[in-house]
Order: sequence, then C-alpha cells, then structure tokens
Amino acid sequence: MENGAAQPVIVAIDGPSGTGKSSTSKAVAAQLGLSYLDTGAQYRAITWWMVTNGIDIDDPSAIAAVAGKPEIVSGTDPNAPTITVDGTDVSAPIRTQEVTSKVSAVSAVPEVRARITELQRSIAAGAEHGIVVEGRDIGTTVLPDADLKIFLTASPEARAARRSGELKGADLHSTREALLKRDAADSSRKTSPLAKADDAVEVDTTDLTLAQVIECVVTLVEEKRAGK
Ligand SMILES: Nc1ncnc2c1ncn2[C@@H]1O[C@H](COP(=O)(O)OP(=O)(O)OP(=O)(O)O)[C@@H](O)[C@H]1O
Ligand SMILES: Nc1ccn([C@@H]2O[C@H](COP(=O)(O)O)[C@@H](O)[C@H]2O)c(=O)n1
Repeated sequence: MENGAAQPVIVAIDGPSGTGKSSTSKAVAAQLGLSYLDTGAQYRAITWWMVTNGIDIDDPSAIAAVAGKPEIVSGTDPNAPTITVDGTDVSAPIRTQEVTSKVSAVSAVPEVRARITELQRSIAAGAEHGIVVEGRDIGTTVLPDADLKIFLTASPEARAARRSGELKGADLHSTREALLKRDAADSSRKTSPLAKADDAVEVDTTDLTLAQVIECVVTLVEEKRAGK
C-alpha cells in the first residue's frame, strides 16, 4: 500500500458468554481504527423479531420459513455500534431476559445461520480499514481466512461474577447456571457450533483485567500486521 498505510486486517474473536468478547473487540477496534461487528447482536435481533411476530421458538421449521424476512442492519463504528430491524432501533430490547433465553434456539436453525453468515461476510468484505468480528463461529465458519483468530475463555465463576456485577447484584449461582446452559446449547448445535478454530490463539482472561486483555489482543494484531 502507498504511503505506508496499514493493510486492512480481519480479526475474529470467539468464545463463550461473558469472556469479554464485546468489551475487548470494541476497544481493540477503536484503538486500531478498525470497524467492529457484534454478531451476537444480529442473532439477538432476529430472535427479537421472531418473538415480536409470534413465531413459535420451539418450532425450527416455523423459524426457518420466515428467516429471510427481517432486514437487519448493523452499524460498525466501535464507539457507537448500532443495530436495527426493519428500521427500528433494537439495541435495548435485544438485551432482555426473554431474548437471551430464546436466542440459542433461534440461532441453531440452519436457515437463520445461513442468512446471518452471509450478512456478516458482506460487512467484513466492505470494511475499508479492516474489522474486528466477535461471536461464536467467526474463526471456524464465517471468516476462516481471518488474519488473526482469538478464542477468549474464563472460568464460569469469573464470568458469572462479571455478569452479576452488570445485572446489579443478580444471584451468582443462577447467573452461572444460565451462562453454562447457553454455552452448552451453543456448543452442541449441529450447524456451526461455538468452537475454537485450530489456528486460534487462546487467551484465558480469568485472572486478567479488561485492560490487560485489550493490550494483549492489540499486541497480537500489531505483530500480525508487522508480519511476525
Ligand atoms: N477481563 C475482565 N475482567 C473483568 N471484567 C471483565 C473482563 N472482560 C470483560 N469484563 C466485563 O464482563 C462483562 C461481560 O463482558 P462482555 O459483554 O464483553 O462479554 P462477552 O463475551 O461479549 O459476553 P456475551 O457473549 O454474553 O455477549 C462486562 O461487564 C465487561 O465489562
Ligand atoms: N457468531 C455467533 C454469535 C452469537 N450467536 C448466538 O447469539 C447468542 C447471543 O450472543 P451474545 O454474544 O450477544 O451473548 C449466543 O448465545 C448464540 O446463541 C451465535 O450463534 N453465533
């Protein structure tokens, strides 16, 4: 590239719930001038649409039949990410307990995954300076040729404590059980389960501060860009 401008870099960050994917990905993207895509928000958005339109979440064929209907648009500025469905801002309603409890069932439907995966690939391909894409199957399925793949982990106890803090004193035990239940569903589905890519760098964040995780990932991206 002319004038020493950095090549676009594609970074895939996967891992179970509460490992710090969103916080890390946003900060890394902002620091490095990259776009940011929260793929969990897209699966939450399509789940919100199913719930709002009275689709039976326990019926995969009913979900599959309408998977192509909602128009989901993701804004990829890491400092102000957005998500709309048919023009409606759904950034708040996709975080409700109802959506969280139903998203694994909706995201397991192959027609939903095919639709959302296509959208994710087209967003990544259009990111001029590169992008950090976070989710569950980015390194394995969505962007198998990503320049750098990271798999974040943390103990269930650390993840539950982080989430309980967020939910202002929510019961630690039930938070931990809910996290593990969602991970089990996401890891055991047939199509594109939550998994570490063979060539991903695993970062255990249990005993790291968020700032340390961000620094670690920024360093890995910079090393990759420098060709190390
Ligand atoms: N290393 C860390 N140390 C302490 N707290 C952290 C760390 N990483 C993230 N957190 C906090 O944990 C919570 C969950 O983080 P985040 O939403 O980034 O996780 P996630 O992996 O994207 O979760 P999910 O997949 O459920 O969306 C947030 O409140 C975040 O600030
Ligand atoms: N690549 C992905 C990303 C997410 N999911 C599903 O969405 C749920 C919500 O994700 P959050 O990151 O917002 O917690 C998650 O539990 C998965 O069911 C997915 O399947 N693939």
